[in-house]
Amino acid sequence: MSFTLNEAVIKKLLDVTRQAGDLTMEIYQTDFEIYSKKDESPVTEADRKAEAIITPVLKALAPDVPVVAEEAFSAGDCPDVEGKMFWLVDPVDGTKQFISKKDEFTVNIALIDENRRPIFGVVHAPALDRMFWGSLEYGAFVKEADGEVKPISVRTAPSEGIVAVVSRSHKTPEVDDYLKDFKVADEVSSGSSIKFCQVAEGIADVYPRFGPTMEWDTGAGQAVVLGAGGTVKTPQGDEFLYGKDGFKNGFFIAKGK
Ligand SMILES: Nc1ncnc2c1ncn2[C@@H]1O[C@H](COP(=O)(O)O)[C@@H](OP(=O)(O)O)[C@H]1O
Ligand SMILES: [Mg+2]
Repeated sequence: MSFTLNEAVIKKLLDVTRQAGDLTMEIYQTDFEIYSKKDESPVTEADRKAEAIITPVLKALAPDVPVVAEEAFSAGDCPDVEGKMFWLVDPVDGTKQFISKKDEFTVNIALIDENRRPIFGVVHAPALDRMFWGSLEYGAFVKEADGEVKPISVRTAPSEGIVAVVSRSHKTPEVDDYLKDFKVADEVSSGSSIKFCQVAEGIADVYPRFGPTMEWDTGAGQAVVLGAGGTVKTPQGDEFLYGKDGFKNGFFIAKGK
C-alpha cells in the first residue's frame, strides 16, 4: 500500500477541513442538542456531521489507507492499522468548549506513516477563523481570517520566563510538578488541539499533558509542532508514536526550542 502526500493532496485536505469547519459553525450558532456517548463524554450533531463530511473524502483520496475517526470509533469501528499508514480524524476537538460556546474548538486530520509517525496534520479553529497545517517535509503554516497564509515556527524559550499552555478542562497535578522546574512567566489555559498550534506559532513554549487523550486529539497538532521545528515527546524523552493499543495516548510534552 502506498500513498503519497503532495501539495495537491494537502490542498484537498485543507478544503475538506474547511468545509467541515463551516458545518460545525452552522451548528455552533444554533441551540444544538447535546448527547452522551457510551463513555459519558458529550457529543453534538456537529461532531457527527463534520466526520461524515471528512471520512468519504479521505476514503476517496486513499482507498487503502484506514480512517480512524473519533465518532466511528465510538460506534465500534476500530480499523487494523498494524504496519500501515492511517488517518486520524477528530471532527470536533474540544467538544466541551464547543458546548460552552468557547471559540477554541478545532477540526483535525492527521496522516500517520508506516513507522507510526505523524507526517501531516491540519488543525482548523473555525470560530477563530484560523487554520494551521504542517509536516516535517513542507514546514508549518497558518491561514488567517483575512486569507493571508504565513509560515510559522517555534521560538526559543525566553530566559526571562516561559509561557506554558495547559488544558482548561483536564489539567492534572503532574502538570504543576513538571512546571516547577521552569521559570514560568505565564500559564495559559485553553481547550482543544489549538494548544499545539500556540507552541508551533511561537506564542507559547511548552504544552505538558499528563492526562489521558486519544490519538485523534494529538496527531494533527503534533504534525504542526514538528513542521514548525518543535518536538513532541514522552516525559521519558522517547518519540511520541501512534497506532497504540486502543488508540490511547500516554503523557507527552510538546515544546518549542
Ligand atoms: N479520560 C479520558 N480518556 C481519554 N481521552 C480523554 C479523557 N479526558 C479527556 N480526553 C480527551 O481530551 C480531549 C480534550 O482535551 P483538552 O482538555 O485539551 O481540550 C478530549 O477531546 P474531545 O473534545 O474531542 O472529546 C478527549 O478526547
Ligand atoms: Mg478530541
